[in-house]
Order: sequence, then structure tokens, then C-alpha cells
Amino acid sequence: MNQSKEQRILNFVLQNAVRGDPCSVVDTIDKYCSQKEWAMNVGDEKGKILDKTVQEANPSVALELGTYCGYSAVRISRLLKAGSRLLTVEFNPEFAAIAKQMIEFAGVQDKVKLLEGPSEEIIPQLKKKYEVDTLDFVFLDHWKDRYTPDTILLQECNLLRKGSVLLADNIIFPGAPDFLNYVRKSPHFQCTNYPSHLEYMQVEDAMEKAVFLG
Ligand SMILES: CCNc1ncnc2c1ncn2[C@@H]1O[C@H](/C=C/CNC(=O)c2cc(-c3ccc(F)cc3)cc(O)c2O)[C@@H](O)[C@H]1O
Ligand SMILES: [Mg+2]
Repeated sequence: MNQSKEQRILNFVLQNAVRGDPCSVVDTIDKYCSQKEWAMNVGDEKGKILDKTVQEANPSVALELGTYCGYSAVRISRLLKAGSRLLTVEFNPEFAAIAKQMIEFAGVQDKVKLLEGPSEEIIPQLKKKYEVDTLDFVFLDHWKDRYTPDTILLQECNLLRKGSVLLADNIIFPGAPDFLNYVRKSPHFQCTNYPSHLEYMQVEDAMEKAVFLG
């Protein structure tokens, strides 16, 4: 049976990137998805905003919702200091299997824990099952209509602390209007908008940073 696009992306990385070099994995995925097949990785332009936000937060414990092929998991984990970790959540078993191989090829498996399942089930398990106290950084890049319920769930599970940084992809395209409304209206978040472009395209997009105020 013919391969999925995600399998083709992984194969291109396995054949063209440098094993153990996360930057080469990120660059190789960007090369494939800009020249051969578009895919919903955060990409290099928004990826630079992600990099800066991660470096500023310098998280000990980070969470990603929506692993997909592992592009942003590799991108984030390459910036984490020794002893820090990224927990990334993916409920599609095929994508999880691809991402696992991508993470291992990049050599960041010691910093990244891929949690297979839906975020609404995983988030309430983070404290007890995954020994999380609070989250320093959260990257939201899963279904856009789930950003708000999961942000509320993170608060209900006491996983945010004063200064926890949330960064959301696709604020303009495909858009996350209820999330934008929620965080910008909430007295518990200080928001910053970062205009950019949709990955591999000239379409407008943006990222939103929401810092939890406690
Ligand atoms: C049910 C909610 N909980 C979830 N828990 C765990 N994993 C989840 C969850 N939702 C979705 N996922 C996974 O996250 C990923 C989904 C991401 C959704 N992203 C988009 O739809 C998206 C879409 C576009 C886009 C842009 C322009 C287009 F013309 C078409 C698509 C661009 C992006 O940057 C995007 O992030 C998948 O791997 C999916 O299996
Ligand atoms: Mg996205």
C-alpha cells in the first residue's frame, strides 16, 4: 500500500539529514516541505519566533500539544539546557510512530518524551504519572478548537505557575479565534502577538504568546 506523506518526509530525513544533528533534521524537513510536499510543520519563519520564545523562557519542563512528525519537538528540544525535558502529546498512532523515529534520528530522545493519547486525557495525568510540578513552557499546535479547552484544563490541573509561557501557532491561519478572545480577555494572561507567515507559503499567519500571571 502506498506511503503516507508523513512517511515520505521521514524517509527523506533518514536519507538526507545527519544522524544526531537536530538542526540538519529541521532544515531537511523544511527543504522537503518547501520544495516537494507542503506539510503543517511550524516551519522556519515561525520556527525562529518559537526559538526565541523558548530561549527566553529557558524551560526546565516544556509541553507540546500536537507532535505531528516531530519537527517542533526536535526544534524545541535542541535548545533545552541539560536536565530539561519536553513532553510532547500526539494521539494519532501513525504520526506518533513517525515522530518517535524523527526524534531518535535527531538524537534528542533523552530530552523528549512522546506521550501517545489525546491531550484532554494526558494533561490530567502530568502531575502524578509524569512527575510534573508546573510547566515552564507550552507550545499549542494541535486542533485549533482545542487550544482554549486545553488552556483551561492546564489551569484546572494547577500546571501553570506565575510566568508560565504559552505559545500558540496559527492564530490567523487556520485561525484560533476563541483562544485569542479567551487569553486576551482574561486577567490571568499577558499577551503578545507575533505576525508571521504560514509555513512554506506567503499567506499571513501569526503566533500569540500568553504569559500566565497567576
Ligand atoms: C483532540 C485534541 N487533542 C489532541 N491530542 C493529541 N494530539 C492531537 C490532538 N488534536 C490534534 N492532535 C494532533 O496534532 C496534530 C494536528 C495539528 C492541527 N494543525 C493544523 O490543523 C494546522 C493546519 C494548517 C493549515 C494551514 C493552511 C491550510 F491550507 C491547511 C492547513 C497549518 C498549521 O500550522 C497547523 O498546525 C496532528 O498530528 C493530530 O493528530
Ligand atoms: Mg501549526
